[in-house]
Amino acid sequence: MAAAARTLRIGLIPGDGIGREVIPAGRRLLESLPSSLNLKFSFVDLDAGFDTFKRTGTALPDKTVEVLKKECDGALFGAVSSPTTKVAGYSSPIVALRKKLDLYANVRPVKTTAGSSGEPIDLVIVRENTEDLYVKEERTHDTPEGKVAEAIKRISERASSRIATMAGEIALRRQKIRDAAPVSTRSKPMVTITHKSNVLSQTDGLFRETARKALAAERFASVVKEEQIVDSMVYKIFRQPEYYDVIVAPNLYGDILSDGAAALVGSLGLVPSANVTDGFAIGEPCHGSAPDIEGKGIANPIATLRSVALMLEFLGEEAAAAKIYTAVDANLDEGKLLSPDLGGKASTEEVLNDVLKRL
Ligand SMILES: NC(=O)c1ccc[n+]([C@@H]2O[C@H](COP(=O)([O-])OP(=O)(O)OC[C@H]3O[C@@H](n4cnc5c(N)ncnc54)[C@H](O)[C@@H]3O)[C@@H](O)[C@H]2O)c1
Ligand SMILES: O=C(O)CC[C@H](C(=O)O)[C@@H](O)C(=O)O
Repeated sequence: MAAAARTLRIGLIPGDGIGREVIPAGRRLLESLPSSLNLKFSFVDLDAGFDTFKRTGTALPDKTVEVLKKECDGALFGAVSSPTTKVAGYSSPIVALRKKLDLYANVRPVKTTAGSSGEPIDLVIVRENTEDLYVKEERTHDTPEGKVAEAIKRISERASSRIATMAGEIALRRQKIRDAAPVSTRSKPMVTITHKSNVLSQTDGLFRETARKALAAERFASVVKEEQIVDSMVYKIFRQPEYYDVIVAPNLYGDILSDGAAALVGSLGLVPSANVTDGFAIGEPCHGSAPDIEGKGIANPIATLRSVALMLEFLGEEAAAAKIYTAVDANLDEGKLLSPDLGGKASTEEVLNDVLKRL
């Protein structure tokens, strides 16, 4: 008798701007996976974002959090249009969600395809996702010389240790995959701890020391450990991106490094992420709501399609993830149906259909 299909319930949170154009593409991808994978999906539409805030007075309704916690196996998040000037009562829903669900790791692979020219890039940024300056404890006070604003940068042993452990585990998993390939591109896994403890000796110092200790565990004996100050890492990541394997970073450096690394592979529209905690993951493209192209139907859906794959990987569905990666890479390597950010003319829909055809 055939094994019963696994059914996964997926929360869909499009958010604002092009989030509303790429999340439906993610849903169609899940609905189009071959039946041989023995996977079924049910979906629940959930609200969050600036439009939700304007409509309801809250950017992250309690219902969204409750449904994710109680009903869902995983979720997809598009993007939100967080204003750059303070709006009373608004707070970034994705930042809040990461904390409320304790999605402590933000995993961001940046990779070229086999058909790309130049040295292959295959690195992953493992970004701490709950603290650092993202605790958002800011205040402003008046002084005789004018206003002064300050923010707390919180780094804890607990968060630094678990993110470094996650980075070590990802490094081991990646090496296992490389070793199984016909030609392995790297003989040993490597984790680079990034920090600025030359200046911030207490906060980034604690991150570096704690990450170092976590990676000293016996099970990471085969992992090469390195440390690098974040500014020189930016330089080296632009000069020699092929050098890196896994980078573990405090929250803000990880955010900035991942957008920078996206430039190396051609577009923000290509880079996925997964917000991860034990047994649960939210796939989220690294890009934002892209107001400059919103509503034009030309957003590149590939970051979202890869985020679907990454979510599935963290939910234990590696075979489904592999199918998606292969189909996306084939679309990119053929290069006939590319969206405008990659120099093509294809719409979101055309890119999606081309990927679906290749599944
Ligand atoms: N996870 C999130 O919700 C998230 C992430 C980043 C930014 N934001 C928010 O997004 C808003 C806009 O921010 P921004 O303009 O600085 O960054 P952005 O990532 O939205 O856009 C930067 C540039 O990349 C392009 N781009 C991004 N995604 C693309 C895609 N899929 N296809 C083609 N081109 C793409 C845009 O057109 C733009 O030129 C802000 O309000 C910010 O707060 C949200
Ligand atoms: O604009 C927002 O509400 C959040 C942006 C968000 C972040 O983590 O800072 C985004 O830059 C990201 O990389 O997920």
